[in-house]
Amino acid sequence: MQDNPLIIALDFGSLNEVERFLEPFNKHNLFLKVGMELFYKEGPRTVHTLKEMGHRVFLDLKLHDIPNTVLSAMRSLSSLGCDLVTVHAAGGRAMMEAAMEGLEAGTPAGETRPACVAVTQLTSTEEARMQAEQLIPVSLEESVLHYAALAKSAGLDGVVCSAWEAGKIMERQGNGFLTVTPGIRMGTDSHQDQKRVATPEKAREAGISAIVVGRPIIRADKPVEAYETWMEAWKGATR
Ligand SMILES: O=C(O)c1cc(=O)[nH]c(=O)n1[C@@H]1O[C@H](COP(=O)(O)O)[C@@H](O)[C@H]1O
Repeated sequence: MQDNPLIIALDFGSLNEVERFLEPFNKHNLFLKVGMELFYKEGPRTVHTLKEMGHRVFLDLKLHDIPNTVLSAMRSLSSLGCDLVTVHAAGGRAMMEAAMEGLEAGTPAGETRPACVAVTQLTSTEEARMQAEQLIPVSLEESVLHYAALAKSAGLDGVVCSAWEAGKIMERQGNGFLTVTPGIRMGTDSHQDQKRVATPEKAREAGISAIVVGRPIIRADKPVEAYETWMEAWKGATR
């Protein structure tokens, strides 16, 4: 993730829709996120198709189960050839260690293990709700920082967080620890269900590893133009 990618969230219901969306992008090498909706419908062939087109793939299934189940699931996922996968940090240290063990075990010889990042607090969560519904008495920032430390201690490569917490995470866990941030919106975009939102410029200033953008690009009238505008805003003059 040295190149600070903008990852497009392919939140579509079928591979046909994805192929239609990608058609006009023929000049671009993209980093694409496959989430639950698409993977549950179309399965592993989604990853194979996108990899054959030359794109990088973030397979975002947010695993959260007992360690043994997560270990086996990650062994299966790492054999698909994706570049990045997710777990929920709330699954705990033993579960995250099991995820890493499964990923190592399932990566074919001579290939690179997918990077693994832990979701801290979803970007659709705000502090009052976290405290009331998850009975976490500390601030949201403290909860995110705690989960980031736990993920690092379990050997993960980074976390999913909002742009608001990313700076402090890197301060504590080092710049090599990945910060992947959804909830990115331009000034005039609707926030929809996102709560901890930042602009691409703020994300860049925070030194974030990668941003994830879905609806503002995939629902745009002209997706390629939208992507190029987003890339300009994200990369700025310095990257
Ligand atoms: O793991 C994720 O990617 C994720 C974590 C999180 O805290 N918030 C979040 O929005 N996401 C994903 O990032 C994407 C954001 O999409 P938009 O809100 O449409 O830009 C969706 O595919 C979400 O599943």
